[in-house]
Amino acid sequence: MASIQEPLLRVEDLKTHFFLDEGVVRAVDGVTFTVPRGKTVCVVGESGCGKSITARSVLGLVESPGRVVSGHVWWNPARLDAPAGAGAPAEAGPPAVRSAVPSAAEPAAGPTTRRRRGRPPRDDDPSGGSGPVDLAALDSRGEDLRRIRGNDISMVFQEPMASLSPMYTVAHQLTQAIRVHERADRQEAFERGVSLLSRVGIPRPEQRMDSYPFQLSGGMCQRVMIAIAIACGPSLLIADEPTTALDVTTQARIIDLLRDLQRATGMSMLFITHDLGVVAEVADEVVVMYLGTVVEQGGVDEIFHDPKHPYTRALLASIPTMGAGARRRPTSIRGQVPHPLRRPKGCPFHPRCDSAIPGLCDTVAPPTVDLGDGRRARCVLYDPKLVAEHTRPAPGDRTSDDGSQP
Ligand SMILES: Nc1ncnc2c1ncn2[C@@H]1O[C@H](COP(=O)(O)OP(=O)(O)OP(=O)(O)O)[C@@H](O)[C@H]1O
Repeated sequence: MASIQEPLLRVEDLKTHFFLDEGVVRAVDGVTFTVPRGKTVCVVGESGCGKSITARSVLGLVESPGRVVSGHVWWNPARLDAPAGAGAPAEAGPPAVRSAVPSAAEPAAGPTTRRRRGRPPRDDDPSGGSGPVDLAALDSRGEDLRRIRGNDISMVFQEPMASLSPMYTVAHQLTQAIRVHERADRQEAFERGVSLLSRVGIPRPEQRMDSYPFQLSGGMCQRVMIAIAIACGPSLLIADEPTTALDVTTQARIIDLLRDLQRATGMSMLFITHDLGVVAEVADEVVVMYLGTVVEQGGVDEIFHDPKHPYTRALLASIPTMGAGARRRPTSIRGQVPHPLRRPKGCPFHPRCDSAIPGLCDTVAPPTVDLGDGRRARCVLYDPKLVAEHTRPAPGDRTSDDGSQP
């Protein structure tokens, strides 16, 4: 990912596990990526690879029996990296911000234990509320995280009908959201609600304010949800499959709307999707996930034109290409995503990988290799030393002149 851009959110070695009677599901297992200011990062992968749980972990919305077990979710991490004299605190390390990772002397927090707090942004905060905060260290039900959720980060979910209450009118739900964030009397909040509905492209917004969700189409409901999400003027909008439940034409309109809003407001987006067509439309940067891990990340053009990881290649090969010159038939990825409790040893993708090296990929956890220009791939193929070590004939092995094994 482009390191020169100012980061707004940095997810660092995040692990979120579900503790079931049958075993532990490592839904998110050491995920690291950055969302730069004003940019859209798409998290993509097949169903069950951990996209939604990553998004929910950022906002402390993971429900029991799941919990963030370690890692960081830095909000405004730039200040952590800023050189002395550039506004960074003088001490080394993440100052005034405490980690979510338990020290050796401190037992890991259990599901019901209150986790330690990072520094919340406050009105009297000298950084103006923009200092680094480890969201993963905040109490998920506490006021500090709620405040960041309400003011700085918003989320739009997959099912707009399910996200809106069927019991209340659009006006009620929208004005409530507005009045949580700003001091406004009923009339002011109503007017602001109308203007937000108009902004998200809802025709006759004043009339729509009186509608109940069941009187609106899926696309309209999603627009209302987006209006609620942007009511606080968030710096980051997390959109979890916001178009999956909609028909293709409505999907395209919602995508256009989100892009327009982003252009107009400068907000960042963390966009969760399994749809590579959507990724191509909205992403600046792409994070490809498989079984709870990031297998590849980089700029959208590089990922689409020069995919490095065999999983990314397989994902791209599985989508139909359009256009006059398109001759290639899409090929589906061989096999299925393994059951989360039966995770393959070594690289989790190796049973489905055409490039897997027997004896290596099925035994060794792949390293994440920095490929330059912000690109990373988690695959042994980019670690020639590791490949050479495992493919070198053992002493005593005899090889004939033509290179074949006896
Ligand atoms: N409440 C839960 N209890 C147990 N396991 C869960 C729970 N929620 C999610 N998981 C597991 O966590 C893993 C990641 O799920 P997640 O919803 O993040 O996948 P996803 O990539 O978003 O898939 P989809 O596109 O289908 O939503 C899956 O194996 C899932 O079964």
